[in-house]
Order: sequence, then C-alpha cells, then structure tokens
Amino acid sequence: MNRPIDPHQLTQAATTVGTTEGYMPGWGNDFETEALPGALPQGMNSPQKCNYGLYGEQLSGTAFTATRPERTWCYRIRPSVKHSHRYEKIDLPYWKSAPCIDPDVISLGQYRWDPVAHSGAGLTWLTGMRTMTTAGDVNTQTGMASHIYLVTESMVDDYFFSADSELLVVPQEGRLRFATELGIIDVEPKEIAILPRGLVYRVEVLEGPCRGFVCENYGQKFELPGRGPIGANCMANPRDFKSPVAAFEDREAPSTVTVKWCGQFHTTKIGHSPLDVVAWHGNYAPVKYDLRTYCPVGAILFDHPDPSIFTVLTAPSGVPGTANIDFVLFRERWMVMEDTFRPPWYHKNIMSELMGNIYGQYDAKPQGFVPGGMSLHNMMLPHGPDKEAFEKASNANLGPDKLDQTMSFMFETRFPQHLTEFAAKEAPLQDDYIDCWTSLEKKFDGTPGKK
Ligand SMILES: O=C(O)Cc1cc(O)ccc1O
Ligand SMILES: [Fe+2]
Repeated sequence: MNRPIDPHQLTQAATTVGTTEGYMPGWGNDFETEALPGALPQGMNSPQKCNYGLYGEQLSGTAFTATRPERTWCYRIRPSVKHSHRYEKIDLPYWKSAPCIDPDVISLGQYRWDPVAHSGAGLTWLTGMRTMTTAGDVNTQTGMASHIYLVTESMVDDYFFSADSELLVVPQEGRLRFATELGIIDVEPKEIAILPRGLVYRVEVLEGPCRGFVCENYGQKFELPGRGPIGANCMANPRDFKSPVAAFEDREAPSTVTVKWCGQFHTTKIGHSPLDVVAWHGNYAPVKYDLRTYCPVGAILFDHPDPSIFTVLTAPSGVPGTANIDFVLFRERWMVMEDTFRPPWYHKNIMSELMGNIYGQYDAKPQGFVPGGMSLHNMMLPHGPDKEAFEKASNANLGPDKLDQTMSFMFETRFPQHLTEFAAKEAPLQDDYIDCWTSLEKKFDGTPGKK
C-alpha cells in the first residue's frame, strides 16, 4: 500500500530566494526556516515564551564542546519528551549491528551478490532493512553497517529514529520520501540522502517497489573531504547539497515511534505526529545530493590514481587520513591516459571495500556486477579486474574513451567487514565469483618485451 503524505496535512515553509523546490542549498550551512511567519525567534534561542505557543528544543549532533558544534534549534508544537511513554523492545531480526560475528559465517574472502529480489511481502523502511555487513562496534561509535533496503509500503503513523547512527541512503530503484522533523526529502536513483543521528522521520513510498543501499555510520558524521592540491572546485561542491525547508503536521492520531539504540529496537506509543517542528535554525539537518553534480577529477596524461580521488564524503575515524568510512563514486567520465592500463589495478588494501552498482557497467567487472548487486573485498584480500576486463584493457587502442552510463559506489572502511547470516545464507551470493580470476594465465616466459 503506497500512501504518500497528504499535502493538506502538512504546512511547509514558502519557497524563498535561495531555495529550490522546498530545499535550501549548501553543505553544513547554518540555515533558518519557518513554516509560519514569525515562528522563529530572532536574535536568541530561548525566549521566555515562543511565538504561537511553541516549545524550543535543541538537537545536538556533536558534543556541546566540539570545535565546531553541530546542532539545530527546533520550535515545535510539543517537546520530544511528550513522545516518550514507556519503551517496549521489539525484534527486527534482519537489521543487525556491530559487533555481529557469526562463527558459522566466513567473512575472509571476495564476495559478490546479485540484487536481492523483492519477495512480494509488504515491507517498510524498518521491516525491509537487510543488513549485509557490520564493522567496528556500535557501542563505541566506531565502524558501520551496510544494508540493502527493500521497501514496498509506506510507514503510516509510524516514525523512527536511530540514536546509533547517521544513515547514508543510496537509492537504486523506486522513489522514497523522508518526511522528517526538519522537513521533507524526496530521493530517487542517482541521488543520495543523509539522515542525521537522532532525527525522527517517516518513510513513504512515492513510486515502488524501492531498493537501495544504506551505509549506517556509527562514528563521526560524514563531511566533505579536504581537497588538498585539487583546490576549491570540482568533486562534490557544497552548494549542491540541499536541506529541506521547515514542514510540520498538527495531527492527533495513535502513532508509534521506533528507536534504534545500541543495536536494539524499542517502540513507544504516542497520540500525535512527532513531525511538529514549525521552525528551525542550525547546521544539523538532513540533506540530499544529486550524484550527477559530482565533478570527477582524474589522471589526464598517464596512470591510474587511487580511488580516493573520487571521494564524495568522508567520515573521520579520529586517525588523520584514515577514514571510518569513505563514500566513493565511480561515475561517467572520460578515460584519456596514454600507455596505461586504465581499469583499477590489482591490489590488496588495509581498508575493506564494499561496492554497489546503481546502474550500468563497472569497468573492472564488465559481467556479473549488475545494478542492484554488491561486492565485498575485505581487509587485505586481493582483487582487481576480471579476465575479460584485463584482456580488453591490455590490448585496447588508447584513444579518448568515454565510460558512459555507469554509476557504482564504494563504502570503504578502515575496519574489517563481517558478513551477516543473511548475506552468507539468504542473499543471492555468487558462489563462482572468485572464478572470474581463474583463467588469468601466466604470460611471463623470461623474454623481455610486452606480451
Ligand atoms: O576495487 C575496486 O574496484 C575499487 C577500486 C577502484 C580503483 O580505481 C582503484 C582501486 C580500487 O580499490
Ligand atoms: Fe579495490
């Protein structure tokens, strides 16, 4: 059942200069937005009485004392404490958290999956989340989980927030709406969304069925990577990230709020929509980004750079230069390098590489890594182009060549990734994946010259 939000129940801030279709541009800006005139206090955060009888409430995504605190002030119909009746534990058996190490599952290896198929069962954002890998430890706020979501049904009077993580959502099929406390974000394939830790939302199906990938980041928030010698432009540009304008519901209805907290799920009943923030200001907000605006920079004479050149966002681990997670995008681009083996080289990496295909063909794996599919090349395990890609690239005529109609991505983490039981036993794992390298033959015969 698809029940998108009823626009008559929702009061959204008027689009103003600097906004596009209900979104405000800029990564990490200090935004201000109000859905009713004068709802936002000016010049201070906590007036003795807020206009319209609203309650002021701060949502902090960083420690109060962080160097650059990230927080948002919300002016809402009811404070969030009104939402917290007793919590009851519930089971969402397919949504796992680290540490989740199953002794019967081997994670050491190279793995690839076909797209997880829709089952025909009605699944929501909560019941349709399928964890593939976990890394680190949710209790120490390190590492991540990767998930596939299969969503066919809207949440109706049901709301969710994750105290454990921010969620990076990468749609591959269908259109979703995130109706959040801070406004509405719609996403479709070739776009991404980030839902900050602690933010309450409801997920609706705008066009189903919906499938996609989620990186659940237990650690420090994603940020734009330092650009170094690349300078101020190209890659992901700050203005292409969009946060929603304020939108609220004043609706009394028996509802539930489910909370993910230290890897467990609890639910509580409330009597109204918690999406009741009439105005807000701050720099801790959900955001969407169109991957087509990512401007790739690469080698323009010879050789193949490290994939970090395609980093869209990075989540620091505390060790400088060593990310908890890098989100890396392999998109359409020109290949122009002279006398160069152009696809990814063979390699082993201390970081572990979880990849997903959004659409098209990935250059190192022309077959088998299909849209909706995933692969995992875990810590220090060798991988690289399959036989077909190797032969083609070693013998190609090296004119300028456009890699067209292609978008794959990588969640790369400093921690080893552990397969869930679902990934190892239920998801469509390709048993023959490692055979893609079997037929690479020895070409060395002791004589110099190119073979
Ligand atoms: O393994 C992969 O396909 C991802 C990747 C791409 C690349 O261009 C260089 C290194 C790398 O790990
Ligand atoms: Fe790799």
